[in-house]
Amino acid sequence: MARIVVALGGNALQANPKDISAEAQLLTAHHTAKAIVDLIEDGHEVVIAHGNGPQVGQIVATYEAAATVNENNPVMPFPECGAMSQGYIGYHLQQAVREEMVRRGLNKSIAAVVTQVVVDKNDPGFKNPTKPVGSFFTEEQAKKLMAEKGYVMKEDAGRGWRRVVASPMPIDVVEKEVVKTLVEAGHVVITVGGGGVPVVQKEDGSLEGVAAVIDKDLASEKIAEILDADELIILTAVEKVAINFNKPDQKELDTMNSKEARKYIEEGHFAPGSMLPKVKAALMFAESKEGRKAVITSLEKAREALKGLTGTVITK
Ligand SMILES: Nc1ncnc2c1ncn2[C@@H]1O[C@H](COP(=O)(O)OP(=O)(O)O)[C@@H](O)[C@H]1O
Ligand SMILES: NC(=O)OP(=O)(O)O
Repeated sequence: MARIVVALGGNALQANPKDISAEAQLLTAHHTAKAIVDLIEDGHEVVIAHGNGPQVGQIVATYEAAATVNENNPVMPFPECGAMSQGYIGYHLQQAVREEMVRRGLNKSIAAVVTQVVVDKNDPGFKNPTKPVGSFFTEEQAKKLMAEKGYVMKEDAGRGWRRVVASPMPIDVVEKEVVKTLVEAGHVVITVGGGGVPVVQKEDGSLEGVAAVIDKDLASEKIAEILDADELIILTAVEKVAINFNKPDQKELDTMNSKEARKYIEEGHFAPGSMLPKVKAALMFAESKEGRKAVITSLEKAREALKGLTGTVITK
């Protein structure tokens, strides 16, 4: 039995990026729940983290649209939208995982914890927005939005243009003791959803939400360290990490030690904003303590990967 933090990629919540309805997300969550409950059934202690890029963008845009209809509808600040995305996604995962556990006769409880993650107000990420949120636009639409709304928008890996926001590094998890207590009591916990709601600590010790979206792979790494997890498993749309990705000489990797990972990062094998943060998070976790390892694989292969049969294993 191992303690595992599972970071869920975008495809675990929205199978078809063109259908971002709640109904489609819940259906996908039920599919995802099967892979998660496989791990619980195998006896592992499972902590679930997930992204929120499309959802938080959708929530922000909805409030912006509402404000144009009636001036009494205030535009909702970004951290509040992040917290709403945790509730929305957490609710779907909670329902789907619970149902799957009941179906398999597993007597366990699950809860999503609204989680705040501390960031540095001077993080360089605030000066250089990189995190894509919300839907995709054409270049023409993006230019119009940039001019009209002052958004920063960038082309996202050949898929279209998206709004980008600051993505500071996670420093600490505010609700860590609550999460630890729940995990140690045997409950399944959903935490650091969307990387956590980013907050800065003020001089008087109070917390203040900031307009940013933390990378969920890096936040998952942080909570995995805090919980002294044995393994960090990062689930995405590919079974293995590759070098020369999408090129004729693409090579899928079974393993990567920290020296190799650093070399591949320097050589530019991992796309920023997609595979790069995953490899960085995996590397950080593997190096954080002797014996810890990280695995990057697909949702469908999670169970096999934990048995060492597939995925890319990152070790010190
Ligand atoms: N070197 C690489 N090896 C494998 N996949 C890569 C690589 N570089 C970029 N990718 C792409 O990155 C994707 C994962 O990033 P993304 O979809 O942004 O993450 P998430 O699953 O967290 O939403 C993979 O599905 C793959 O298409
Ligand atoms: N917060 C975050 O990393 O979200 P995505 O995985 O959806 O980009």
